Amino acid sequence: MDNLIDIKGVSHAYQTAAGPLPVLDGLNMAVPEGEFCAVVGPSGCGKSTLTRLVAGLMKPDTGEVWLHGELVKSPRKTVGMAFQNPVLLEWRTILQNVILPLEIVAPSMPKAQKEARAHELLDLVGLNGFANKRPSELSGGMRQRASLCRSIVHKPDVLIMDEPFGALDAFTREDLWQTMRDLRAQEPFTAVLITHDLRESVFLGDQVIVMSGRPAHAQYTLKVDLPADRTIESLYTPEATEMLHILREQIQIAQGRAPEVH
Ligand SMILES: Nc1ncnc2c1ncn2[C@@H]1O[C@H](COP(=O)(O)OP(=O)(O)OP(=O)(O)O)[C@@H](O)[C@H]1O
Repeated sequence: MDNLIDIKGVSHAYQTAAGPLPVLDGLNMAVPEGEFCAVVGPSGCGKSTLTRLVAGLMKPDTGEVWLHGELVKSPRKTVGMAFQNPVLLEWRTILQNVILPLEIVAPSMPKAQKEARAHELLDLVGLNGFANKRPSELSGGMRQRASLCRSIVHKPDVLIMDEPFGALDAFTREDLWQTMRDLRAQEPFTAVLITHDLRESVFLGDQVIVMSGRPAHAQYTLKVDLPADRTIESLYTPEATEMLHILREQIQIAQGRAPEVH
């Protein structure tokens, strides 16, 4: 399988008033086409910086970021992004919000076709019937579902998500994990998910990369050997429990703490 994302020896430091702040140091990471890569790591280790590099929103000091065989040098239209705060536009309906990326990426597409595409996705995430509502009329979980539709409506090469479920309560979050699993089955895409939730990383990831403390490199890669149609119950199997133990141990190492013995 070809790698859709290839990050090769990336190092980066931010210039701050107190001097350079090295954030990434020799980061290597590869995500094959169609794979879901979850990234976990200590707070402030550079996970969001990594998403900006993949989206072409900034360039690394050294090293290379490749996307679909092309060196990333500027912002990419073929990247979909979803964040913790969905930022839907209140003066637009949910349908009009979902269509937004198509207006930018495919301005000549007929309006009816854009709307049909948005309806298709809203159906998939269980939001049919809410297409003509305003964002404020929806719950937080529903807004995040709409935001997911918006981030993949233009069939991006890669979907980058930075803590998209972080603000949701635990049960809504589990619902969204399942929505994401079902979306992937219908609409295969390559994804990078930044998360602080180890269960989320195991439920959604094909691989989980643990970043070290700052300046960060890829400290550990876990292949998630669970079936693609995994359920929340899959997280309670001995295999998943073992994976969660390993990840927890790796996070403790990344935080510079001695791992607890299990
Ligand atoms: N534009 C910037 N200028 C200066 N420093 C920055 C900038 N962006 C981020 N930083 C710093 O770089 C470090 C890494 O930030 P980043 O947001 O990538 O980490 P993170 O792993 O996503 O953090 P968290 O887990 O807390 O969300 C932090 O110390 C942050 O304060």
